[in-house]
Amino acid sequence: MAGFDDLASERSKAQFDVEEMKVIWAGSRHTLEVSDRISRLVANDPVFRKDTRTMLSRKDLFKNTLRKAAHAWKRIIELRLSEEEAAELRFYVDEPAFMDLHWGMFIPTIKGQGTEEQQQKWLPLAYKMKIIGCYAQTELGHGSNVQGLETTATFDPQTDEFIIHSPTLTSSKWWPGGLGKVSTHAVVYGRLIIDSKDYGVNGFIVQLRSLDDHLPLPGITIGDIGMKFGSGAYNTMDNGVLRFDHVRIPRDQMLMRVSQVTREGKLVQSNVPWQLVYGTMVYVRQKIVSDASCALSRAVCIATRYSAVRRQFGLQSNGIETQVIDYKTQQSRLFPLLASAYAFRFVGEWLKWLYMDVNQRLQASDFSTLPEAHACTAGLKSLTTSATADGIEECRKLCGGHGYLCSSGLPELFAVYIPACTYEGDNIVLLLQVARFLIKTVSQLGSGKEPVGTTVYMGRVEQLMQCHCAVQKAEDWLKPSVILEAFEARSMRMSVASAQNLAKFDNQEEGFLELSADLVQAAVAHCQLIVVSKFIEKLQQDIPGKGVKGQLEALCNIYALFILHKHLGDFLSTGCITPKQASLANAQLRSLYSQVRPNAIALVDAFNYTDHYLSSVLGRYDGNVYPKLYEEAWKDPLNDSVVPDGYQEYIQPILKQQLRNARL
Ligand SMILES: CCCCCCCCCCCCC/C=C/C(=O)SCCNC(=O)CCNC(=O)[C@H](O)C(C)(C)COP(=O)(O)OP(=O)(O)OC[C@H]1O[C@@H](n2cnc3c(N)ncnc32)[C@H](O)[C@@H]1OP(=O)(O)O
Ligand SMILES: Cc1cc2nc3c(=O)[nH]c(=O)nc-3n(C[C@H](O)[C@H](O)[C@H](O)COP(=O)(O)OP(=O)(O)OC[C@H]3O[C@@H](n4cnc5c(N)ncnc54)[C@H](O)[C@@H]3O)c2cc1C
Repeated sequence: MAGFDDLASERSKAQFDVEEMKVIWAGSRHTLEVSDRISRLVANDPVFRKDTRTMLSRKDLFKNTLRKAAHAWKRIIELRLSEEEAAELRFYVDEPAFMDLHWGMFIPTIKGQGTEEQQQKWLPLAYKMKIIGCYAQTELGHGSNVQGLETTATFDPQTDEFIIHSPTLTSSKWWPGGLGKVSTHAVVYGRLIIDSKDYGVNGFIVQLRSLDDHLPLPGITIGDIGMKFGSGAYNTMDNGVLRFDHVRIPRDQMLMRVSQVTREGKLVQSNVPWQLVYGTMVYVRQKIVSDASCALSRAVCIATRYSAVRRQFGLQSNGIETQVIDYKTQQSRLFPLLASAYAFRFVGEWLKWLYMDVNQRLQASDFSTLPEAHACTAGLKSLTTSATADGIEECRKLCGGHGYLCSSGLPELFAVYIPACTYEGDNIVLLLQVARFLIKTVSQLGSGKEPVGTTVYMGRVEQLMQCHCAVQKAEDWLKPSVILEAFEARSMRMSVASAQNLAKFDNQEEGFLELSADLVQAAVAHCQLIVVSKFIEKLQQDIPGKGVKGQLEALCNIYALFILHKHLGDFLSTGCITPKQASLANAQLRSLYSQVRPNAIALVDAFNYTDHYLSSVLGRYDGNVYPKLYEEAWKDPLNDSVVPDGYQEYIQPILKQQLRNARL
């Protein structure tokens, strides 16, 4: 039968050890074992079913999410799951919910910005879920501009309290997930005011709802901000609005790792940089980069399997049509996304290491790598989420008409994913942060301060401004050193050109605004270089398993040459490569697609996704697409009755009217 046979035959063609590739994708044998076990546990639990999600009303959808979250928590306790296993379980439940913010932002904020004492007081309550917290930073009038927040936290020396207040409509907290209906507590960001003096934005732990009856505490107005894009999707989350009317909290509920307010109302700064107040965002941006590879690989898995099952045109001698995956156009759209999923996986792994490293240094009062960590998390968050959002939509198109059906899993995946381009920092705003970092790095060249970390290549500025690409034949593009040099030269030249243009302005801030579109492009070039170089570094590690390394090399080259092809204007206009070399890169890319083609299904099998996680009829492991699509259609509530509700009121009168007109 079509589908079954197609995927079985594809799997038999694989030229590498899929089980070993699963280990590489997971990160380690241990992680693979955990994720495999937990994903099956979730898939086999009827409470975690997802198939009716797009058909539920908002209220039913939300209640069902609460049910799942409670059940997940019960299972975590019953099975005594470790922190790692519990996080995997929440991941595979695959439904945005207040738990994400509680574990993903509220707890990390207390850990990162609270003193030892504050951590000892609040963390046990949060870990046991005796309180549920969210992260209330954004306001109706201010999201990107954190320093523009209007909420005030005024110290009252009489009572040793802060008075939290929303002075204007635009100061209403707006967007925090988990706030609308669930959280009992929040970390609220507001302006610290002591003795009428404004000391800027700080975090405060504020109780919002009673722990007895869940009613808002006096002075607090709270609710959900309403339906969001798509059906199902992010509507399982209670993004909320919150207003304070002179709400009092004890002084020790200001998070005081960065600065402390004494009983006398004196502000004392610690020796840590004030930017640690932004620390949770760095943590979550890093996490978002890792998650981008999950969302993209999921869409790619669906589109790849379906492309092997779907046949159109080109009758072969045996009377069957051509698998659409064999069309070069399909390959040239699909395989770069497959390669990007792997690329984002590895850069995510590296970023996790960078984040851990920066944290260890912070514990030892070494703050030197913080700017680099900020630039990398901001830039890579922007790059990977934009590419993933676009990639999911491309996968929908790659699945033709059926991709538009909710049962393909792609519309909901797209709807749930796209806010990642906005939350945790709008992607353009974040690239502008990277651009500032690059301009600063360029301006310090020659000052004796050597660039470090991901900007170390900028130390070779003279060589990179002059070098000529050595490619003479298509295969030369397979050399990592050739690819790296082209990407480094492009990024270097774009940053230097931006810095030179900026230097022409008397007022640097005005210049920065004027040149911001170019600066963003320079930031993108730098971030793409990071992704390419981390993929190449990954390949330098010991990679066991028959054929595994070869496949990864092909994917790495596809990623790099695809980006080169997409941004050809940059590479040509900066003189990094010639038009002839560009056309050789294109020829090499075509040849790489042919190399990956027989392995495509095995490469997506290596993600080890259950059908439950994919939640897609088109992406089923067994390829049994058509019977299941047919079956799925009949489950739609519209098909509960043969004659629809409303027939007598609305259809019949029209038909009768037509009949009369026809007689006239
Ligand atoms: C689905 C299941 C997954 C589960 C996974 C768990 C994850 C959790 C779930 C995810 C759900 C998402 C929920 C979403 C939450 C949110 O969106 S929370 C709100 C996020 N908000 C933002 O991101 C706001 C973006 N804006 C900013 O970050 C800042 O305003 C700014 C743009 C960086 C500007 O800052 P500002 O202080 O005004 O000015 P600058 O001059 O630019 O910066 C001053 C110096 O500080 C440095 N810096 C800036 N940010 C940081 C940082 N984060 N860390 C370290 N350093 C930083 C900057 O480089 C400047 O340095 P110098 O040049 O050296 O002075
Ligand atoms: C689903 C979702 C969940 C969220 N969850 C939370 C949460 O839990 N807690 C929380 O506190 N917040 C949360 N947020 C808010 C989120 O962090 C902000 O929406 C985000 O930081 C973007 O800010 P903004 O909405 O103010 O966008 P704006 O800054 O108003 O952006 C509008 C446009 O202006 C452009 N722009 C803005 N500034 C500049 C500039 N300097 N230069 C050039 N262009 C610029 C942007 O690129 C964008 O095109 C959430 C948002 C969403 C969508």
